[in-house]
Amino acid sequence: MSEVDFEPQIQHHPRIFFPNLLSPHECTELEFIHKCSSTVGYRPNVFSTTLSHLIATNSSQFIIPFIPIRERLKDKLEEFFKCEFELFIEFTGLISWSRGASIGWHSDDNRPYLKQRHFSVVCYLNTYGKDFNGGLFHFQDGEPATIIPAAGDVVMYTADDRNIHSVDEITDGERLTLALWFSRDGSSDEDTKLVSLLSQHLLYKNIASSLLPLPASSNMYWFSQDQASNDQFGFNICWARLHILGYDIYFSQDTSCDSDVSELMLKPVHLVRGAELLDQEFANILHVLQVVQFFCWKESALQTNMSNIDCKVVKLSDEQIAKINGLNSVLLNDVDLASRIFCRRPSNLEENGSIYSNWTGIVAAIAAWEDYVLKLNKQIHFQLPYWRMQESLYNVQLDA
Ligand SMILES: O=C(O)CCC(=O)C(=O)O
Ligand SMILES: [Fe+2]
Repeated sequence: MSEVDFEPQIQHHPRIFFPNLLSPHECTELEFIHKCSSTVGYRPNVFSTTLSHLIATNSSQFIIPFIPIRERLKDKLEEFFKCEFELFIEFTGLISWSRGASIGWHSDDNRPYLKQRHFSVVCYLNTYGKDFNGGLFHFQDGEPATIIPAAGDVVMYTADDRNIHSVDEITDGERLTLALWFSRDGSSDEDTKLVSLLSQHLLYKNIASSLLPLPASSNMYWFSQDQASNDQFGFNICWARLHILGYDIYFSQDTSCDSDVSELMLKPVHLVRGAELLDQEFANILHVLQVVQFFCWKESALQTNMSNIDCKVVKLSDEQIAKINGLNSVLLNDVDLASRIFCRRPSNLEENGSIYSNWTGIVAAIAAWEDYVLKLNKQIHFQLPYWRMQESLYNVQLDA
């Protein structure tokens, strides 16, 4: 689909479609952030990552990649709808829909508490037919009638009933979007709240001490088919994401299956694959998840130049394996459900059979992840004083 001139119908159905507004790198970077940060979402089989959640879990640096994208989207939206300098971002979030998720006909301002939403922007971060099936977007009236999600494409529309839309049920895979709502009302500006949260979280931290993520309360990561009923059958999202990629978790400290899950999530862990344990301690499950997802994101780049990487791997005892299985039976007690929700698609490297040592890749990823978060962290510490002055998140340009 190309950028089409919808001028004749613009009053009836004010909307615009932009192909390739986000680069492939931007899409995969946001996918990485979501896969190591998401919590259970607001609808069945939906997961979300909000900017305030990133701050609350000591991962504020992951806000940096959103900044230029938000600015570009706001510029395009204001230009197209001729409301330059009039809009505020009310919400920014990464949202993934797994098998079974769908939404019927609705407008995005259809509740009294959503009336401040004036414009919707949906950025597709992955692709129909490749990453998931189902999940087509339809407008009830007008053109384009259907949008087939493809990574990088963006649709913008007014949030009112001139743009009633729906999304078909996802039948397989994970459909990922970056969703934003914009408001004309300055009191709904999420930046004011985000700057205040960032100030509280970052003010007393130095750059190096704030690299490690801190998990939120464990119920935010507990997925069950019937979310409302506090179902015991389901899984912890972090455990499940690692398990789907072929990894398990081992607690070096004394822990039992009866331990409180929120406490467990704060404990140091080792990464396990099959009967092998990597002799490197991670601060907690979120830390290890960030490294493993970073490895998945950068897989091919990390495979080069790894011959001199030293990694110590230990063979697990039967007792240790039993301990891992015991915890899995609590935290991942519905493995089939986890596989249906986070189905894994083989990476290019595995398809080509060229992945020669998984552990060396992971060890390379530990150092590369640290460089990456340190770089983002420096940027956020540099920009925050400017953001505080403007009460707005923006790309601070250094004068030459
Ligand atoms: O993901 C999409 O394509 C649209 C989602 C949607 O309609 C909503 O969240 O209100
Ligand atoms: Fe919607």
